[in-house]
Amino acid sequence: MKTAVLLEPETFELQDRPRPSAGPNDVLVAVRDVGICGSDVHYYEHGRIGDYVVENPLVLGHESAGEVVEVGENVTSLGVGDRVALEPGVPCRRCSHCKHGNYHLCEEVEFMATPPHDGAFTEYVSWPADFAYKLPDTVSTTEGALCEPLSVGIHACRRGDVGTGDTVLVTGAGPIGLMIMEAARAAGAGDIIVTDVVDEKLSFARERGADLAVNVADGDLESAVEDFTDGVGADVVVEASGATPSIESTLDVVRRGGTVVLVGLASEATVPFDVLDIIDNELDVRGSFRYKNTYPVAIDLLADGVVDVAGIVEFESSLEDIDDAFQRAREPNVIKGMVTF
Ligand SMILES: NC(=O)C1=CN([C@@H]2O[C@H](COP(=O)(O)OP(=O)(O)OC[C@H]3O[C@@H](n4cnc5c(N)ncnc54)[C@H](O)[C@@H]3O)[C@@H](O)[C@H]2O)C=CC1
Ligand SMILES: CC(=O)[C@H](N)C(=O)O
Repeated sequence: MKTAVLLEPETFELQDRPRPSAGPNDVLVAVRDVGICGSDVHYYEHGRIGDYVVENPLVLGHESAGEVVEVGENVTSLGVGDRVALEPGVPCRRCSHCKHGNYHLCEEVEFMATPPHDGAFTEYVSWPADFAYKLPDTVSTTEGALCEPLSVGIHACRRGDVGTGDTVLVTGAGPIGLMIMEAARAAGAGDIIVTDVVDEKLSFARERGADLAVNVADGDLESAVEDFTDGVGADVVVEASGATPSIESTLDVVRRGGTVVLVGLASEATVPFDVLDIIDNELDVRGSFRYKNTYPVAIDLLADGVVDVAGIVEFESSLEDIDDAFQRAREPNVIKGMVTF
C-alpha cells in the first residue's frame, strides 16, 4: 500500500508498505480523507514538537476517515462498507486516568502521527473498532476527518462551561479557533469575538459568523471588548493561537468571575500571568488537552447541520502530491488542506 513517510524534515518518501490486516478487535479502514494539521506541518518543518522528536521515519496525519474493508473476529459494531471517522488517540484503558474516565490524559496513549506512532497518510489503517465511529450517509468522510479538530473545539467549550447566551472570545482564527467558534455556537453562545493578526483570517471568521473580529496587531483588544460588552468583558475566553502576547491578554478581556481556557500550545514554557488578577477577579484558568467522548457528539452535530467544518478546507491534494500539499499548507493564509484518496 502507498504510504507517505517523513524521513527527515521537509522530506517525504512515497513507500510501498505491506497492507495490515484487522486484529481481532480492529477494523481495517481504506483511508479516504486526511486533514493536514498544524502539528503535521510543524513535524515536517522542524522534526519535533517540544519533547516529541521524530527519531525514525514517521507517517504523519491524524485527522482521518475512511471505509471499513475488513473486520476483526470480535467486532460486531461495524461491518464492511461502513464509513468511519477514526479517533486518533488510543489509550491503555487500564491506568488511573483511564479508569477515572479521563482517557485523553492516559500517559500510554498511542496517538497517530505523534512519534513514535504512525498516522494516516497511507492507504490502509488497522484501528480499534471502538475508536472508529460510523458516519451516517449525510456526513462525508471529509467531515469525518474534521471531527478531530472539531473535537478539540467541543472539548475546549466543555472545559469553559460555555452556556446559553455566553459571550465567547476566541483568540486565533486558525482551524482550531474556527472549530472552537463552531462548538461555542452549538453550545448556545451568544456573541462570539475573534482575534488574529492576519486580516484574511479575520474576514474568514466574520464570514463564518463572528460577531466581532479584532486584528490585535493594529487594534486595542481590551477597549474593543470593553465597548462590545458594555464594560463587562467576555464570559469565556478560549486561547487558540499559542502566541505569548495573546495568552497574556486573556486576563485583560475576561469578565470578573469568568473562565479562561488555554488551548494554544505556547512556544515558551512560561508565560507571565498576573496571579492577583486571577485571585481578585476569581477567574478560572483551565487547560484543555485534546478531547474525550467527543466523536459521537461531533458526528451528531454534523448530521444535524448544526456545525460547518468542510467550509474550512481550502484545497485538496492526492497522496502522490503530498510535498506540494505541505508547501501550500505552510503558507500563513491557508487554513486547511485535505489529502484525499
Ligand atoms: N490543546 C490541544 O489539545 C491542542 C492545541 N493545539 C494548538 O492550538 C493552537 C491553534 O492551532 P491551529 O489553529 O492549528 O494553529 P494555526 O497556527 O493555524 O492558528 C493560529 C492562529 O493564531 C493567529 N495568531 C498569531 N498570533 C496571534 C496573536 N497574538 N493573537 C491572536 N491570534 C494570533 C495566527 O495568525 C493563526 O491564524 C496551536 O498552538 C496548536 O498547537 C492544536 C490542537 C490541539
Ligand atoms: C497538538 C496538535 O496539534 C495535535 N493535534 C495533538 O493533539 O497532538
